[in-house]
This record gives sequence, C-alpha cells and structure tokens, in this order.
Amino acid sequence: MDEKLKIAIDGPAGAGKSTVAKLVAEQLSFLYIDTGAMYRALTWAAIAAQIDLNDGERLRQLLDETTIRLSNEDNKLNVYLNEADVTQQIRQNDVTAHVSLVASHELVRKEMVERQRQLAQQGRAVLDGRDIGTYVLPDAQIKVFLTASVEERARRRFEEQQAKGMESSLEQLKEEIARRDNLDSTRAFAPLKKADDAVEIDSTNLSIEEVAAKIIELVKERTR
Ligand SMILES: Nc1ncnc2c1ncn2[C@@H]1O[C@H](COP(=O)(O)OP(=O)(O)OP(=O)(O)O)[C@@H](O)[C@H]1O
Ligand SMILES: Nc1ccn([C@@H]2O[C@H](COP(=O)(O)O)[C@@H](O)[C@H]2O)c(=O)n1
Repeated sequence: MDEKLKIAIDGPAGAGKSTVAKLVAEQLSFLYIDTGAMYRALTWAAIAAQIDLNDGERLRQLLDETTIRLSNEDNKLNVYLNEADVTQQIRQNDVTAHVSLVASHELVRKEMVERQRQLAQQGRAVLDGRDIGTYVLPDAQIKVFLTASVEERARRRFEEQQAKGMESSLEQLKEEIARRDNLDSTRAFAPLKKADDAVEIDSTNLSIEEVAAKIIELVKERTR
C-alpha cells in the first residue's frame, strides 16, 4: 500500500465523519486528523480573547500566534491549544454556534489548510472535514462524501448529548445542524461540497461499523 495514502472524508454536520474516520484509521493503523477540531480550537481561543469573530485579519493574527496540536492517545483524540488541553472546551455549544463564522474567513482557512497539509504529510492518514477532497488534498486516493438525513443526524446528536447528561432539544439540534450546513456550504472560499470523484455514502440506515467497512472495502479495491 502507498506509504502516503490519504483518505478524505467530507460531509455535513453530524453525518458521522469523525466517528467513522477514527474507526477506519484505527483499523488500518493510519493517522487520524480531525480538521474540524482545529477550527474549533481557534474559535475557542477567539471567544476567550473576546475577539470580533467577523474580523478575519484579527483571527488570522491570533492563529499565527497559536499552536494547535492533535494527539491520538489511548484511542481518544486530544486537542491542545498552546499546549493547554482544550479537548472538552471545543465541543461546548458556544464554540459550535460560532465555528462556521470563524471558518468562513479566507485568511483563516489558508493557514489552517497549510497546517493540515503538513500534518497529512507524515504518512498514511484519514482526514475528516468539509473541504478535504476538494481543496486540502485534491489528490487523495480515496474520497468519501458522508451524508445522512438531517432528522437522523439530529437524532444521533440528541442521543449523544442525552448520554452525556446534557440538556438539549431535538428541534434545536436540527436547526443548529441545518444552520451550520448552510453557512459551510455557502461561504465564498472552499465551501462544503462533494468532490466530483468522491463516493457518496448515505449513512441514514447504516451502522457505524457498516460505514467503516464500506470505506475499508473502497481502500482495498483501489489499492489492489
Ligand atoms: N452510522 C451511524 N449510526 C448511528 N450513529 C452514528 C453513526 N455515525 C455516527 N453516529 C453517531 O452520531 C453522532 C455524530 O457523529 P460524529 O460526531 O462522528 O459526526 P460528524 O460528522 O463528525 O459531526 P460534526 O461535523 O458535527 O463534527 C455521534 O454520536 C456518533 O456516535
Ligand atoms: N475542513 C473543515 C473542517 C471543519 N470546518 C468548520 O469547522 C466546523 C466544525 O467542524 P466539526 O467537524 O468539528 O463539526 C464546521 O461546521 C465548519 O464550519 C471547515 O470549515 N472545514
């Protein structure tokens, strides 16, 4: 198998990208790179520093002063911002509510994409995000566009939050998911979009393991 094989998994919010990407990476012993976590970390830092999230130049300045490190430890992805562990904080509702605005700035994206390409250079890797197959790694050998109905995505997120003891409503989650998809797919620079050569997998009626198996089958077919 190619030492530099890359698997790009893109798709709308809550489709199961990170869960499946992590499982595929584990099963194939590939590096897993959660690009959304990088935008989340910057958003968390910007909120903490009370920076205007409409100001792309200021956000880029903050990013230039900031290190973001992703670390796979004991099957869990930890995220470090200037070496402080922000793994939990970046999943908070205020970060989720503002991350698409932060990610819409071209100046921010250009630097993030550079960092993501550098991380991916380390070897075989699975990256999940919104623009991996179209922009970050247009030459990735395997590209998947993972979808599910918005109802199913909201239902899964609701169950996840219930299990964590978090207060949430199904209707609110559905609205939040649809709002984020809209912002991500309509931004001017590198929007969420299926790459022409991506294989679309609709996971609405598939288990996590079934989706992962389909992707691993694709890898086997393409590397035979
Ligand atoms: N095929 C599936 N069947 C059932 N539940 C799933 C499936 N795929 C993912 N899930 C669950 O759905 C939730 C959302 O998955 P995940 O966080 O991986 O989505 P995502 O696409 O990475 O979302 P986001 O873009 O918002 O970060 C998780 O609770 C996960 O366990
Ligand atoms: N390649 C990417 C990845 C993410 N984003 C933006 O970050 C948000 C959070 O991503 P999650 O996968 O952690 O939910 C997402 O809604 C996008 O706004 C991106 O633009 N490009």
